[in-house]
Amino acid sequence: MQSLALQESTGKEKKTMAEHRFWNTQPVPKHDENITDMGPIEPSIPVDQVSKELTALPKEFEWCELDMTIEKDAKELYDLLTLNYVEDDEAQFRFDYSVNFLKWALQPPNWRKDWLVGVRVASNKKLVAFISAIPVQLRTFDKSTLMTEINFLNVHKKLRSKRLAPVMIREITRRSHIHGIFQAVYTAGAVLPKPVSTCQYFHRSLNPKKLVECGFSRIPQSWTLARMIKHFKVPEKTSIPGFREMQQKDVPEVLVLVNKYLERFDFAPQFETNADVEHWILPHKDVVWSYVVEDPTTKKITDMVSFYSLPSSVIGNPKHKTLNAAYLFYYGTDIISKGTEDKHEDGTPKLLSKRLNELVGDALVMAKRLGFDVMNGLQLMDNGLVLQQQKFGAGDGHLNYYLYNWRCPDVDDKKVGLVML
Ligand SMILES: CCCCCCCCCCCCCC(=O)SCCNC(=O)CCNC(=O)[C@H](O)C(C)(C)COP(=O)(O)OP(=O)(O)OC[C@H]1O[C@@H](n2cnc3c(N)ncnc32)[C@H](O)[C@@H]1OP(=O)(O)O
Repeated sequence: MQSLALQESTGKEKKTMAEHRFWNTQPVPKHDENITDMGPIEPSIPVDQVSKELTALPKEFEWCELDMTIEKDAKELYDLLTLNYVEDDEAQFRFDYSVNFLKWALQPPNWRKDWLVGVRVASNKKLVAFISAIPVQLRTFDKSTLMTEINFLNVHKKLRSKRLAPVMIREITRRSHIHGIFQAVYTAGAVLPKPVSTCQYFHRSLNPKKLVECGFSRIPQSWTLARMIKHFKVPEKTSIPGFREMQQKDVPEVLVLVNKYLERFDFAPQFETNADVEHWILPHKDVVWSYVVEDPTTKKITDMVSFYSLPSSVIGNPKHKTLNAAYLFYYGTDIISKGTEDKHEDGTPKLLSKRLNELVGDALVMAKRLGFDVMNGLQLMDNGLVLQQQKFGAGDGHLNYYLYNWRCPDVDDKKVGLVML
């Protein structure tokens, strides 16, 4: 299957360190470094010594901040990204984050307007580049650090390869330092020095006919489309008793459930307050969908599963304009408290595997009902326990996870618990 391999697949040749004119100068590990300890690469500087000067831009451009509470700003960012953001290697698909999605992604608790940084053409004020930061409390192994999560780096297609990206990165670094944050986390399809983990994309077809017509999937050899449709059919109804949409009243229980679940991983965010869960997990219309299992007897919330909507524009297809993709997001189950020691011969924990398959199976039922064409997921968290059984197929994309100014041993993909948008 095709996939939106963020910008490049990891199979591409990587540059040598000397060829990384910019990354060579930054506090990140070298490609060949084997890291066994954890901590900052360079020391923090006193906040009052951080430069107050904007990073220098070529004179035809100027810095701006985007205020996502203002419709005009949100729409301008949408317009930049929808035409210029991440495409797959063959330029068949391009991410098409909706305005509401961008508002959600960029305004979590403690968001800052000065971390939503744009570049405009000085003469006509056209928005031509963007980079964002939001705060995240990230645990790597046993250390938890307040970092910035960097995303949505984009330079207009006409301004590529002019070394604007390093300027954007320097400026967002300065703006992070100003607020006393000296570490960051980011993901990219591009191979940069040096991934802390790499996760493969997987895709679960929900609308095989459309995926084939879009060139996203192919009919397997010796199969017919009819056979493919039958193969990917999902049940009409969910299977778990007590499975229902998450509501406001569930927030405190979901906070405990999801944090407990994330303890299983070596690279995971910590949801600190109810407000975090209310923002990231409680359903937001047309953006994120979340379901809980309420035990019919005890009324306790025992499980949670969520996915978000990230459509892609289908480029130059006569029949379809948009591919409606859902992405598997956070989940959690209290089954882990009942033990994960009882294992199948291949080592998969029986109870956990069974429960996650039920949960993701029910999420697929909901996604199909909502009109999604495909459910995408990464080989991270415990997704490996469900991908095969739920008929996900391996894609050709990979996503690399990176840390800035934080030495950290490599993290196995199954130990990654951070899902970035
Ligand atoms: C403490 C706080 C720290 C905060 C900062 C933490 C770091 C955050 C880092 C950012 C995390 C972003 C996370 C996301 O949003 S990942 C999504 C990135 N966006 C896209 O893929 C959208 C489509 N592409 C574009 O808009 C442009 O091609 C971009 C903007 C990506 C590069 O523009 P352009 O193509 O016109 O190139 P240039 O001439 O200006 O610059 C060339 C230099 O840029 C290095 N490059 C290329 N791609 C990336 C990339 N994805 N991350 C980091 N660096 C990248 C490249 O290796 C080279 O450096 P070096 O190899 O010579 O050394």
